Amino acid sequence: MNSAASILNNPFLNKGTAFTTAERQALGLVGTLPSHVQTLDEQATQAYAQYQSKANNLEKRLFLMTIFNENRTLFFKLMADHVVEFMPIVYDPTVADAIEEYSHLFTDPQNAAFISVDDPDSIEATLQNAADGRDIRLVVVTDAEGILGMGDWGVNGVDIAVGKLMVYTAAAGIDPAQVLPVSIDAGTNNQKLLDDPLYLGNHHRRMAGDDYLAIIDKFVTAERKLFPESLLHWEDFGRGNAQVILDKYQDQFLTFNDDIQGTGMVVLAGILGALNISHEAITDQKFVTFGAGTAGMGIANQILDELMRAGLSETEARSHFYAVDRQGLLFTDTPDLTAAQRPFTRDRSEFANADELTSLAAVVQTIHPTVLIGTSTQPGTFTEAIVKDMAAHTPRPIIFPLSNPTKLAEATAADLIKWTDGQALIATGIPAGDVDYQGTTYHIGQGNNALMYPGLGFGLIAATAKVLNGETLSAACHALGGLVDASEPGAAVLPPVGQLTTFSQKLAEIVAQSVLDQGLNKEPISDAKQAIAEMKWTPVYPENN
Ligand SMILES: NC(=O)c1ccc[n+]([C@@H]2O[C@H](COP(=O)([O-])OP(=O)(O)OC[C@H]3O[C@@H](n4cnc5c(N)ncnc54)[C@H](O)[C@@H]3O)[C@@H](O)[C@H]2O)c1
Ligand SMILES: O=C(O)C[C@H](O)C(=O)O
Ligand SMILES: [Mn+2]
Repeated sequence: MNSAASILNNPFLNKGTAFTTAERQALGLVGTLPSHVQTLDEQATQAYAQYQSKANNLEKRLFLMTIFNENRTLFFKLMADHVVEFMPIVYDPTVADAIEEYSHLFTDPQNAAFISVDDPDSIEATLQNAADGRDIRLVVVTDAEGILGMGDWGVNGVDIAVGKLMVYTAAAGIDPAQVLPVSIDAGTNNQKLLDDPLYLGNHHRRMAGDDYLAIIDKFVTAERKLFPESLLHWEDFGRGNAQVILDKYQDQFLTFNDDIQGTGMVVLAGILGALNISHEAITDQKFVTFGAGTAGMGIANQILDELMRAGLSETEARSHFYAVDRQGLLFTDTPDLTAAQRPFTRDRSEFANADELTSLAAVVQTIHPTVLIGTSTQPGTFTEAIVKDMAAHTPRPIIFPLSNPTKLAEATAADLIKWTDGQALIATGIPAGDVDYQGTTYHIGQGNNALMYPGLGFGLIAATAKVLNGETLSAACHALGGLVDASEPGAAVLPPVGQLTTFSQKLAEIVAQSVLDQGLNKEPISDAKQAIAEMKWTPVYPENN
């Protein structure tokens, strides 16, 4: 039998003051808690009052994390009751502050697995120890080379894996005991961390190249061996590794890159939502992706897939894209192109002024895009002049400044509404409040992969999918359609975070059905909805431990 301490210190078992008198007797907890027994609702009310007394968002987050560390059920009960309020606290943008301060604020490893490249022989033991016998179905792994748009944060980046998993549970209902956050500490090139004696990661520069990929392979082998039923989710890897890793493994087992595929999905869903409002066709759009990195090219590929499904040839579909990075518009002869950028380059001969297309302003002026996506990490780059120029050539410009966190956004929703006289169809990476402009209230969709990956992942896991393919991704992108009343003035292009659980459920069902329709399920499953319902976890205490 467990000792009292091992129960009270186990966040997957602990109920704190909600252990009933009978449970206290049965579990050897008599006298280890104050005598009054509380309900989960009472605990949640008390905790929420404390939460509200905290001075700022980081303090609020730290308070919620103590509850997370002690009692997962109570944490997710609170999250279920206050999802709109808590999302920006446990996830983007406050998670960014927590990552920057991680080593200084550290109090608890949060049941994550900490893999060190300096100890490759311990990878399997690391995963096994962190899982501690739990039936892991979902792993979020980061090496933190590209945390949001903030660059390299070494072991501190583990918080993004923890945060993504919180959203999975809150949105879709994966059992928090079935998830595992993983940090691969490959070192860091962040000099500030290397110079900081309190930094908790390896104090050396990042391992790269074949040695690094061999460690990744070792991790993958151990992960598949220990958790063969799991979905392996990659988060915030560097531009040079993210696509390489996805390409290597995506046909072998159930795996997903959130920055490439999750972002591609939410942007396509947002564009479909915008076109629903403007009544335009996707095949008539011209797309400028500003910041042609992991997310930017993931987005381009997901839209390309959609254009081809709409009947365009690949060549014709590619002609709708203009990829812009530091160098300006990317041409076939631009130096230092990435493998993902190359197929989206343009020929210089297409433009009389090709040599001048070195800035976003020049590209917008020449091309007259109808869709402008920002994944550049460069704040304020969607300037008033650029946005007005775009709006002068298209009635309903679709503009998604997606760089996170808040301080890196290419523009604010309020400015975009003002500069386009209310015509822009907008989604932002971080949550944005309503914008009141000339008598209309504009709701702003959150163009964040958090709208998509929980439902997608849960559907894949519940359906026991062998792999994730383009067919399922496409089905998921269309799943959010019809949730927003497009005829309402100021309608958002994506459904609100307040409906996260509802649309994650719908998304999961559509994804699971797509898996079954393609015969990609490992286990015999006949009813997608039932499989989802059976797997779904809700934050209530089980009657007995
Ligand atoms: N909202 C979302 O769901 C979501 C999802 C993924 C990424 N993002 C955000 O997108 C941004 C990029 O993330 P990523 O993973 O693609 O990073 P990345 O490093 O792979 O890509 C960033 C790209 O921007 C380019 N860039 C840098 N400075 C530039 C400049 N001055 N002009 C043009 N391009 C420039 C870089 O060269 C690089 O190609 C981050 O801020 C991240 O938070 C948002
Ligand atoms: O983490 C987020 O908020 C979204 C995205 O995955 C990012 O890297 O910015
Ligand atoms: Mn990310």
